[in-house]
Amino acid sequence: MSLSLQGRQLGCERDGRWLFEGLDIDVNRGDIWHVAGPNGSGKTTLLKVLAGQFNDYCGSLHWQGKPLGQGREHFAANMLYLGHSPGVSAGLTPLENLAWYQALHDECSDEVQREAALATMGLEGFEDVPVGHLSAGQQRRVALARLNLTPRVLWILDEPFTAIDQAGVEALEAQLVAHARAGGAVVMTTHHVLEIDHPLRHVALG
Ligand SMILES: Nc1ncnc2c1ncn2[C@@H]1O[C@H](COP(=O)(O)OP(=O)(O)OP(=O)(O)O)[C@@H](O)[C@H]1O
Repeated sequence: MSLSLQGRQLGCERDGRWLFEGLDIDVNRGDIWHVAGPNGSGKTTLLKVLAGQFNDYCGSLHWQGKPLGQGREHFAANMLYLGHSPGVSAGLTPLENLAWYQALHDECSDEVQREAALATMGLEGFEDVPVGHLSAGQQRRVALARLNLTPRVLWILDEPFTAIDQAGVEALEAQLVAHARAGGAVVMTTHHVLEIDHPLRHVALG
Protein backbone atom coordinates (compact mmCIF):
# COMPACT_ATOMS: atom_id res chain seq x y z
CA MET A 1 0.00 0.00 0.00
CA SER A 2 1.02 3.62 -0.38
CA LEU A 3 2.13 5.39 2.73
CA SER A 4 1.88 9.08 3.42
CA LEU A 5 1.96 10.90 6.70
CA GLN A 6 2.19 14.60 6.11
CA GLY A 7 2.70 17.22 8.78
CA ARG A 8 2.40 20.89 7.93
CA GLN A 9 3.37 23.86 10.06
CA LEU A 10 3.41 21.71 13.17
CA GLY A 11 3.97 23.57 16.39
CA CYS A 12 3.78 22.79 20.06
CA GLU A 13 4.02 25.13 23.02
CA ARG A 14 4.61 23.92 26.53
CA ASP A 15 4.82 26.07 29.64
CA GLY A 16 4.99 29.21 27.48
CA ARG A 17 7.88 27.87 25.40
CA TRP A 18 7.66 26.78 21.76
CA LEU A 19 9.31 23.38 21.48
CA PHE A 20 8.94 23.52 17.70
CA GLU A 21 6.92 25.56 15.25
CA GLY A 22 6.43 25.76 11.52
CA LEU A 23 7.68 22.20 11.15
CA ASP A 24 6.90 20.33 7.91
CA ILE A 25 7.46 16.59 7.54
CA ASP A 26 6.57 14.08 4.85
CA VAL A 27 6.87 10.43 5.80
CA ASN A 28 6.69 8.08 2.83
CA ARG A 29 7.52 4.49 1.96
CA GLY A 30 11.16 3.67 2.50
CA ASP A 31 11.85 6.60 4.79
CA ILE A 32 13.82 6.44 8.00
CA TRP A 33 13.42 9.73 9.85
CA HIS A 34 15.71 10.58 12.73
CA VAL A 35 14.34 13.21 15.10
CA ALA A 36 17.34 14.62 16.95
CA GLY A 37 17.93 17.27 19.58
CA PRO A 38 19.07 17.82 23.15
CA ASN A 39 17.14 16.71 26.23
CA GLY A 40 13.90 18.62 26.55
CA SER A 41 13.89 19.88 22.96
CA GLY A 42 10.57 18.21 22.15
CA LYS A 43 11.46 14.95 20.39
CA THR A 44 9.06 12.80 22.42
CA THR A 45 6.38 15.46 22.07
CA LEU A 46 6.78 15.53 18.28
CA LEU A 47 6.61 11.73 18.05
CA LYS A 48 3.46 11.70 20.16
CA VAL A 49 1.93 14.32 17.86
CA LEU A 50 2.85 12.28 14.78
CA ALA A 51 1.49 9.11 16.38
CA GLY A 52 -1.82 10.77 17.19
CA GLN A 53 -1.15 10.44 20.93
CA PHE A 54 -1.04 14.13 21.75
CA ASN A 55 -3.53 16.61 20.34
CA ASP A 56 -2.43 19.92 21.83
CA TYR A 57 -0.55 21.17 18.79
CA CYS A 58 -0.83 23.64 15.90
CA GLY A 59 -0.70 22.76 12.23
CA SER A 60 -2.15 19.84 10.34
CA LEU A 61 -1.56 16.14 9.98
CA HIS A 62 -2.74 14.15 6.98
CA TRP A 63 -2.70 10.37 6.64
CA GLN A 64 -3.04 8.97 3.14
CA GLY A 65 -4.13 12.41 1.96
CA LYS A 66 -6.93 12.85 4.49
CA PRO A 67 -6.92 14.77 7.77
CA LEU A 68 -5.77 12.38 10.48
CA GLY A 69 -9.01 12.89 12.38
CA GLN A 70 -10.96 11.41 9.46
CA GLY A 71 -8.75 8.37 9.00
CA ARG A 72 -7.88 7.63 12.61
CA GLU A 73 -8.96 3.98 12.54
CA HIS A 74 -6.99 3.25 9.39
CA PHE A 75 -4.00 5.08 10.84
CA ALA A 76 -4.18 3.11 14.09
CA ALA A 77 -4.34 -0.15 12.15
CA ASN A 78 -1.21 0.71 10.17
CA MET A 79 0.99 2.47 12.73
CA LEU A 80 2.97 1.06 15.63
CA TYR A 81 4.07 3.50 18.32
CA LEU A 82 6.58 2.42 20.95
CA GLY A 83 7.02 5.05 23.61
CA HIS A 84 9.98 6.23 25.61
CA SER A 85 9.41 3.72 28.41
CA PRO A 86 9.04 0.06 27.48
CA GLY A 87 5.37 0.13 28.49
CA VAL A 88 5.35 -3.46 29.64
CA SER A 89 3.63 -4.74 32.74
CA ALA A 90 6.10 -5.98 35.39
CA GLY A 91 3.70 -8.50 36.86
CA LEU A 92 3.06 -10.26 33.56
CA THR A 93 5.39 -12.52 31.63
CA PRO A 94 6.65 -11.52 28.16
CA LEU A 95 4.12 -13.86 26.55
CA GLU A 96 1.32 -12.43 28.66
CA ASN A 97 2.42 -8.89 27.89
CA LEU A 98 2.25 -9.54 24.15
CA ALA A 99 -1.11 -11.30 24.48
CA TRP A 100 -2.46 -8.40 26.54
CA TYR A 101 -1.16 -5.90 23.98
CA GLN A 102 -2.75 -7.84 21.14
CA ALA A 103 -6.08 -8.13 22.93
CA LEU A 104 -6.04 -4.40 23.61
CA HIS A 105 -5.48 -3.67 19.92
CA ASP A 106 -7.94 -6.26 18.64
CA GLU A 107 -5.20 -8.30 17.02
CA CYS A 108 -5.45 -12.01 16.35
CA SER A 109 -3.64 -13.89 19.09
CA ASP A 110 -1.33 -16.75 18.29
CA GLU A 111 0.96 -18.21 20.94
CA VAL A 112 3.41 -19.59 18.37
CA GLN A 113 3.78 -16.17 16.73
CA ARG A 114 4.30 -14.52 20.10
CA GLU A 115 7.01 -17.03 21.01
CA ALA A 116 8.69 -16.45 17.66
CA ALA A 117 8.53 -12.67 18.13
CA LEU A 118 10.22 -13.01 21.51
CA ALA A 119 12.83 -15.44 20.15
CA THR A 120 13.73 -12.95 17.41
CA MET A 121 14.44 -10.45 20.17
CA GLY A 122 16.73 -12.95 21.93
CA LEU A 123 14.24 -13.80 24.67
CA GLU A 124 14.02 -17.53 24.14
CA GLY A 125 13.85 -19.16 27.58
CA PHE A 126 12.43 -16.00 29.19
CA GLU A 127 8.91 -16.25 27.80
CA ASP A 128 7.36 -17.19 31.16
CA VAL A 129 9.49 -15.09 33.52
CA PRO A 130 7.67 -12.10 35.07
CA VAL A 131 8.90 -9.01 33.25
CA GLY A 132 9.74 -7.37 36.58
CA HIS A 133 12.45 -10.02 37.00
CA LEU A 134 14.07 -9.17 33.66
CA SER A 135 16.86 -6.66 33.06
CA ALA A 136 16.19 -3.22 31.60
CA GLY A 137 17.49 -4.33 28.21
CA GLN A 138 15.36 -7.47 28.27
CA GLN A 139 12.29 -5.42 29.16
CA ARG A 140 12.99 -3.16 26.20
CA ARG A 141 13.30 -6.27 24.03
CA VAL A 142 9.85 -7.41 25.16
CA ALA A 143 8.46 -4.08 23.94
CA LEU A 144 10.43 -4.32 20.68
CA ALA A 145 9.05 -7.82 20.07
CA ARG A 146 5.87 -6.06 18.91
CA LEU A 147 7.80 -5.05 15.78
CA ASN A 148 7.92 -8.74 14.85
CA LEU A 149 4.39 -9.50 15.94
CA THR A 150 2.34 -6.67 14.55
CA PRO A 151 2.70 -6.01 10.84
CA ARG A 152 2.38 -2.24 10.64
CA VAL A 153 3.74 -0.17 7.82
CA LEU A 154 4.66 2.88 9.91
CA TRP A 155 6.83 2.54 13.00
CA ILE A 156 7.13 5.51 15.37
CA LEU A 157 9.80 4.64 17.91
CA ASP A 158 10.94 6.74 20.85
CA GLU A 159 14.48 5.82 21.91
CA PRO A 160 14.22 2.17 20.82
CA PHE A 161 17.91 1.52 21.48
CA THR A 162 17.78 2.45 25.18
CA ALA A 163 19.40 -0.26 27.35
CA ILE A 164 20.01 -2.53 24.34
CA ASP A 165 23.43 -4.21 24.09
CA GLN A 166 25.72 -3.90 21.04
CA ALA A 167 24.50 -7.08 19.32
CA GLY A 168 20.91 -5.98 19.89
CA VAL A 169 21.67 -2.51 18.51
CA GLU A 170 23.10 -4.00 15.33
CA ALA A 171 20.14 -6.36 14.94
CA LEU A 172 17.65 -3.54 15.47
CA GLU A 173 19.45 -1.28 13.01
CA ALA A 174 19.26 -4.06 10.43
CA GLN A 175 15.58 -4.57 11.19
CA LEU A 176 14.81 -0.88 10.66
CA VAL A 177 16.59 -0.92 7.31
CA ALA A 178 14.81 -4.12 6.25
CA HIS A 179 11.47 -2.56 7.18
CA ALA A 180 12.17 0.55 5.12
CA ARG A 181 13.44 -1.48 2.16
CA ALA A 182 10.27 -3.58 2.28
CA GLY A 183 8.21 -0.41 1.80
CA GLY A 184 7.62 0.57 5.41
CA ALA A 185 8.71 3.73 7.14
CA VAL A 186 10.27 4.60 10.48
CA VAL A 187 10.24 7.80 12.51
CA MET A 188 12.43 7.60 15.58
CA THR A 189 14.36 9.47 18.18
CA THR A 190 17.64 8.22 19.48
CA HIS A 191 20.76 9.64 21.11
CA HIS A 192 22.58 6.60 19.72
CA VAL A 193 24.82 7.26 16.69
CA LEU A 194 23.10 5.32 13.92
CA GLU A 195 25.22 3.18 11.66
CA ILE A 196 22.78 2.07 9.03
CA ASP A 197 23.09 1.34 5.35
CA HIS A 198 20.12 3.47 4.33
CA PRO A 199 19.60 7.18 3.68
CA LEU A 200 18.46 9.00 6.80
CA ARG A 201 16.07 11.93 6.83
CA HIS A 202 16.51 14.40 9.64
CA VAL A 203 14.50 16.64 11.91
CA ALA A 204 16.68 18.69 14.23
CA LEU A 205 15.00 20.25 17.26
CA GLY A 206 16.35 22.65 19.85
N1 LIG B 1 3.40 16.40 30.67
C1 LIG B 1 4.01 17.57 30.45
N2 LIG B 1 3.47 18.72 30.89
C2 LIG B 1 4.07 19.90 30.66
N3 LIG B 1 5.22 20.04 29.99
C3 LIG B 1 5.79 18.93 29.52
C4 LIG B 1 5.22 17.63 29.72
N4 LIG B 1 6.02 16.71 29.12
C5 LIG B 1 7.02 17.41 28.61
N5 LIG B 1 6.89 18.73 28.83
C6 LIG B 1 7.78 19.81 28.41
O1 LIG B 1 8.16 19.56 27.08
C7 LIG B 1 9.58 19.62 26.99
C8 LIG B 1 9.99 18.63 25.93
O2 LIG B 1 9.79 17.30 26.44
P1 LIG B 1 10.10 16.05 25.53
O3 LIG B 1 9.88 14.85 26.39
O4 LIG B 1 9.33 16.16 24.27
O5 LIG B 1 11.65 16.27 25.20
P2 LIG B 1 12.71 15.31 24.55
O6 LIG B 1 13.42 16.08 23.47
O7 LIG B 1 12.07 14.04 24.12
O8 LIG B 1 13.70 15.05 25.75
P3 LIG B 1 14.66 13.81 26.15
O9 LIG B 1 15.83 13.82 25.18
O10 LIG B 1 15.11 14.18 27.52
O11 LIG B 1 13.84 12.56 26.12
C9 LIG B 1 10.10 19.34 28.39
O12 LIG B 1 11.28 20.03 28.65
C10 LIG B 1 9.00 19.88 29.26
O13 LIG B 1 9.28 21.25 29.52
